[in-house]
Amino acid sequence: MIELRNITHWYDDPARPALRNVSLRVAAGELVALVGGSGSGKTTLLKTINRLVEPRQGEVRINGRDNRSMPAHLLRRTIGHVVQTSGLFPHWTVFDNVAAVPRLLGWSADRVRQRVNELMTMIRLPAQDYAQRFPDSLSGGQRQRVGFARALAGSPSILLMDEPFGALDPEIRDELRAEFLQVHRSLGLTTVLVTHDLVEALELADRIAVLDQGELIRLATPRELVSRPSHPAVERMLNGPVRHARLLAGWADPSAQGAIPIPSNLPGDLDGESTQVILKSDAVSSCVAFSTDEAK
Ligand SMILES: Nc1ncnc2c1ncn2[C@@H]1O[C@H](COP(=O)(O)OP(=O)(O)OP(=O)(O)O)[C@@H](O)[C@H]1O
Repeated sequence: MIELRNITHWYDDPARPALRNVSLRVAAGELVALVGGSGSGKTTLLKTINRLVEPRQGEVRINGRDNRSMPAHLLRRTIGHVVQTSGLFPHWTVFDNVAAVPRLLGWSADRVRQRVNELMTMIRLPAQDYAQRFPDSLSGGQRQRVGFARALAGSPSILLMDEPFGALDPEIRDELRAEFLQVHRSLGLTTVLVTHDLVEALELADRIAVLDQGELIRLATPRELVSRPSHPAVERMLNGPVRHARLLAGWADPSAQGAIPIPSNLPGDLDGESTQVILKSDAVSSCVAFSTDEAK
């Protein structure tokens, strides 16, 4: 469980805080998506969890313990982090990239090999074919899979993800999202996902936290958010892709490129309306990587 308590943070100017008294609790096994406009504080909030940002005020508790109760570099070995920019070490093989945290954790060579093999099977890049390859010989989607494997290598219970699906073409993106959701559930991970893409948040999250100018303005299940925006900024946000989906509901061709079904496991239906969302992602160019901070 992650508890963010009254988090306030500013970088340079106390008069312009990036986060204003944000409190949020993410239950064990839950997936919470952070959404909001550019500069609303999503990445800053995510980084307070693994102490890449130390908030000026407030505290972060992980499984009941203040996240400052252990050195930051040790804390980060217990929290998977998949970041926006490519951070796979280019001169390291896939094996070495995935093995990074287990080695930092001091695992034996046999145990590291076993763990890497297991993860590479999970991401469908069998070790015998891919372990000795270098990142630049992989496709974007394959690199992204390696990024996930790397983030999960130390068996963290918490996963932080910052725009992990943004750079991929729609088909690969949908496939990876579905795979990720399966992994999140089967491993019982507690996940915080930053995304620009509201449809992605609606599709994946148990709850969605909406940030606006550093404030948490709405925390709701996808269904609640869509049916009761309760804030003008949330309404504006929903006037984008979701309204689009409503307009297109009923005649959208489900086989059309970019069309994805809203999963039946959403907590409720969208006011009994749409079963199809036309994906309108404006996500930025990105690929998945492990936090390079770990290797320092
Ligand atoms: N390292 C930094 N130094 C100074 N200001 C920063 C730094 N990082 C972020 N900020 C500022 O803090 C605010 C919140 O930024 P943050 O990156 O958390 O927002 P975001 O919602 O993740 O944005 P985006 O969606 O564009 O990535 C912005 O005003 C940003 O300019």
